[in-house]
Amino acid sequence: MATRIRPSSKRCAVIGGSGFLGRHLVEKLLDKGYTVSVFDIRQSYELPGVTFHLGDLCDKQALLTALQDVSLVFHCASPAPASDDKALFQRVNIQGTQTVLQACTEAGVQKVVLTSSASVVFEGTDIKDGREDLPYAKKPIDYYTETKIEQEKLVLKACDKEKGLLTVAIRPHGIFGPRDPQLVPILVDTARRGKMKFIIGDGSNLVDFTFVDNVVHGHILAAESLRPESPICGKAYHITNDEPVRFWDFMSDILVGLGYAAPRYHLPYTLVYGLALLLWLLSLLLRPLVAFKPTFTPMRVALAGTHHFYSCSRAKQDMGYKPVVSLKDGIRCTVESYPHLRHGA
Ligand SMILES: NC(=O)C1=CN([C@@H]2O[C@H](COP(=O)(O)OP(=O)(O)OC[C@H]3O[C@@H](n4cnc5c(N)ncnc54)[C@H](OP(=O)(O)O)[C@@H]3O)[C@@H](O)[C@H]2O)C=CC1
Ligand SMILES: CC(C)CCC[C@@H](C)[C@H]1CC[C@H]2C3=C(CC[C@]12C)[C@@]1(C)CCC(=O)C[C@@H]1CC3
Repeated sequence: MATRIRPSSKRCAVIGGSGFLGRHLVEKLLDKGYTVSVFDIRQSYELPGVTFHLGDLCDKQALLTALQDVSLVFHCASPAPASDDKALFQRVNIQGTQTVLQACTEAGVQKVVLTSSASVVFEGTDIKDGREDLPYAKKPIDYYTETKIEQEKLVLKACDKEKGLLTVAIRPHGIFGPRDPQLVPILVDTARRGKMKFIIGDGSNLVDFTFVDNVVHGHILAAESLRPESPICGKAYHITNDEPVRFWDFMSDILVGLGYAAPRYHLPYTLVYGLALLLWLLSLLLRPLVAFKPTFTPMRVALAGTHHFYSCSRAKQDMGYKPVVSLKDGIRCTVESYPHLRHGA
């Protein structure tokens, strides 16, 4: 009788491994002795020991080639939230994730760790110390969030001990760190255009920003804890720095660290949110004639003017999670990594 040889548990694939989080994850996995395949729509770097498979995750055949002999899959690919393209989000985050799950089943993958987002419960109003049992947002703030919700549901539902596929979802929040293409570059661009003078609201709202190494640590802990008897099977976990910070203090620390002035003047939240909504509608109406992307989108204003911080006590309890880098050290390391974005550079 032919026996199927189980692939080594240290052989994994990172879907989205060319991206910001994906590359940090790949680097840590290599440090820890894993053999890594990257599946991504693009190749952004080369590293000894990493095999790249280029393709769209909606293409099952392309995925199957990359998943040969792989026992563990990290799925951290998504279109960027700023793209605001409903059809693209639906195709990649929903249909694409279904394809990833089918390919994993066919290829005999045993574990899938999804990068979800804490935003799946965020509706634009305050969340303080939110736990994983909060209901999914009924009115998600954008298409990105809407499809991240469906994606997480699909992955958690696919957890099936009988069939030998175990799944877990990691929900990070506000990831930052070296090579991040969003937070710091957008912030600096806004400052360079003279638009970072204002604080939206009274500036007291607390938010989670999570250093990328902590997010990576949470993913690897989840993968290594994922066994049939483990309580984490089919569940979602918040992974944060566990140090909520005032949104505007965090922005100011980054700006000042890079040589820019911190925002000082206050504007009422409802006024800015209303204006952002108006601009967004205008950009939609004018899209056939002129393409403009407002900096202060309703989503960004909501994130900048409300409390949104999450408890990671479930991750502490079930998988022994503890942040490995403090917020202060994470900010220092991030600021040092962007010499080209310094004021006057
Ligand atoms: N950044 C943050 O603050 C947070 C991020 N997350 C989640 O973390 C994950 C990683 O985010 P991040 O690293 O910031 O994002 P990136 O955009 O840096 O990385 C995502 C990668 O996936 C690729 N990709 C997109 N579409 C496809 C596709 N159809 N097939 C194959 N690859 C594809 C992207 O390519 P390309 O660049 O060409 O599109 C990119 O290389 C995402 O799932 C995101 O939702 C969750 C919470 C917070
Ligand atoms: C112009 C300023 C008011 C704001 C500049 C910083 C913002 C670009 C970022 C502040 C919070 C960030 C954030 C995300 C993207 C970048 C910010 C809006 C996410 C939407 C990324 C994807 C997620 O899953 C949730 C994140 C929440 C925080």
